[in-house]
Amino acid sequence: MTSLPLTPTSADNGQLECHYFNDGLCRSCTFIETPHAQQVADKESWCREVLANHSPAAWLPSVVGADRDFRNRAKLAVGGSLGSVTLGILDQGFYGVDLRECGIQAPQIRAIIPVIGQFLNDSGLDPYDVNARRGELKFVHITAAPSGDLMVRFVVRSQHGLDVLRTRREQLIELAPAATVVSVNLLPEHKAVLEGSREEMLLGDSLRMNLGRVDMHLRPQSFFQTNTDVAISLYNQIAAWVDEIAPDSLWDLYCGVGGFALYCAGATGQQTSRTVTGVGDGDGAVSRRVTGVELSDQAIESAKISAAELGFDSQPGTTVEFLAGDATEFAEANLATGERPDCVIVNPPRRGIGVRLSTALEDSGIEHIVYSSCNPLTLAKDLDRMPSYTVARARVFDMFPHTKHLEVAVVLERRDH
Ligand SMILES: C[S@@+](CC[C@H](N)C(=O)[O-])C[C@H]1O[C@@H](n2cnc3c(N)ncnc32)[C@H](O)[C@@H]1O
Repeated sequence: MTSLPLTPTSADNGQLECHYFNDGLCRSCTFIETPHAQQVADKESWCREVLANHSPAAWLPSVVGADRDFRNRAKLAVGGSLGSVTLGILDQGFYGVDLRECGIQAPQIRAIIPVIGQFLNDSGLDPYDVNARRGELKFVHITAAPSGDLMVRFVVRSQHGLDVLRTRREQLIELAPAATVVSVNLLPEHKAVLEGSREEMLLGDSLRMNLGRVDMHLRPQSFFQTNTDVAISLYNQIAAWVDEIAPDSLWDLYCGVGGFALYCAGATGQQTSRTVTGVGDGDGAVSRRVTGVELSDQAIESAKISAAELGFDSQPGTTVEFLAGDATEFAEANLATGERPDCVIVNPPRRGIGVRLSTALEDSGIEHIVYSSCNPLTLAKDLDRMPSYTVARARVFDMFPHTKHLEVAVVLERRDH
């Protein structure tokens, strides 16, 4: 196992005690009673088992971060009643359970929750009652940047909720100066989802996520890796592998706000100490043609801002470009015209890259693929469909402590390479 330096709360190596878990109020951290090192060992053996048919030539030691304070994003259900709102989850009967002291959240998130709770209590808006289908406040999503800045998003049921929160904007700014991005999301439907499609900004437009040598920008409704320290290590590892491969051209499919693409493009700037020892940190010297593709327009806009700040011209045809679109369609269309990069990074959602993209890559002749997956089961299926590649290296990243989930990254080499 490789431990991250500068993980302030991991020093005691003790188990994380959680009174919500012990009292049976929240069971999200299923494995919290298992020592963290054992959790990681168990995940790694499971992952090795799942990928056994693809026998990676080398398994690198798992990358492990802190066992507490590591989550940069909280999606809190609003429950209770006006004057005594709860912020946490809903129980099986859809009643609110307050989890404001949850130990896996970033300290900045824990610190702001009571302030947001009081703000909502004073707002006159009722928490949404799932059983009665009545009320206004559904969720509060909070994201913490390493700098301490926060993005706070209120998910409400109707225009009324939006109007009330808008009139109370100044009060919020005063109460929570760290909240540099504030928005209201409208979710009118009685559906078990976390947000709707309409987002109204009340303050700022994107949260600067200063991750190591790259500043990324996060807007509402964009994906971001939830464990900042482990994400930095993942980006550095992928960049180190890509530097070894030394491709002139690279695709980053499912690029989100551009983390892999920007790290691999030879980004300039200072390396910070928030990275894992032994995982390459790049020296900013390389220059290669990088194309990031992502479905979310918002994420692509953010990636373009970061690229511009890093001095890359993000216009098509230059060193780093970001395109909004479907990854599979992009790959199929380009490969059909003979456009073939030297290396492809894929980092799909849990469903994996699927039949079409894995088949297109199998038939492509591309020499290297770097696949970062949050679901070894779909990774294994995708690998089954790409028999022309061998797994040269594999590494587990403990992105989601206390749960069964993990991130695993592999380097694939074409057999006739
Ligand atoms: C696991 S996230 C990876 C994001 C990014 N690599 C990062 O490190 O932040 C998967 C991303 O795939 C995007 N996505 C989902 N379906 C897609 C598709 N069909 N084509 C392109 N991107 C897609 C999601 O919006 C999400 O940003």
